Amino acid sequence: MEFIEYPDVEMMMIDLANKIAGELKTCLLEHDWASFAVPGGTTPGPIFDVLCAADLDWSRVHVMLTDERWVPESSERSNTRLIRERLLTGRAAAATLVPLYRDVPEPEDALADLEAGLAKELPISVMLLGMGADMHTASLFPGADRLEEGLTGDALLLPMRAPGAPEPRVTMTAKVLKGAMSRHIVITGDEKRAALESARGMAPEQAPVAAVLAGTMVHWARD
Ligand SMILES: O=C1O[C@H](COP(=O)(O)O)[C@@H](O)[C@H](O)[C@H]1O
Repeated sequence: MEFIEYPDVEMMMIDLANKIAGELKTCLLEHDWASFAVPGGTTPGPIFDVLCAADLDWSRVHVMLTDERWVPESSERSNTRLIRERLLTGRAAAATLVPLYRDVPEPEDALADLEAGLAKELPISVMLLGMGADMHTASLFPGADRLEEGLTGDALLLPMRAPGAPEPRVTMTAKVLKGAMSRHIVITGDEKRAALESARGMAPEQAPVAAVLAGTMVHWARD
C-alpha cells in the first residue's frame, strides 16, 4: 500500500481527479474501452465534479459502482443517483453506465443479470474505492451476512446485509476489487486515517478493507 497525504481536501480531490483522468486516457491509448469503478457515499462527489469535465474520450469509458444500496434512484441514498448527478454529466455524459441496480424488491432478484453485465467489464481498468470508519469498503461490511463469501469466494457480485447498513446492498467481491489494474482508496479525516492504520494489522474478516490494501494507493487529507 502507498499512503499519500495531501495539504487539504480540496487539493486532494482535484489532484486525484486529474490522476484518474490521466490513467483513463492512458488506458484508452492501448484499448478500445476502459472500465472505471467508483464508490458511492459522501466522499467522492468533489472528485466527480472535477473529473466530469476531463478532456478524454468518455464515449469509450464504462462507468460502474463498486457497490449499491438497494433503494430506487429517487432515494437520496442511491449511489446510482449520485453518479448520474455528479459524474455522468458534462463531458462524462458520453460514458456508458453499467448498472448495479434494478427496480425489483431484493438484490437476489436481479443478481444474475447484474453479474453478467459486470463480467463483460473485467478486469476493471481503474478503480476508486471509499472506506467507512468501520473499515468497510464497497459493501464488504464487518459482520455482514455473506462477508466470508465476499472475501474468499469466486462470485463477482453478492447481495450483502449488515448491522451497520440500513438497507440491503449489492457489492463487488474482493476477487473483483483486487483484480483491478489500478486501485485507489480515498478517505478524509483523522478517524478514517486511524481506522485505516488499524486495518493494516487486522484480518479482512474484522477489517474488510484490509483485503484490498496490497498494491493500492490510499489518498488522505484532514477534513
Ligand atoms: O455506504 C457506502 O459507504 C462507503 C463509504 O462512504 P462514505 O460516506 O464514508 O464516504 C462507500 O465507499 C460505499 O461505496 C458506500 O456504498
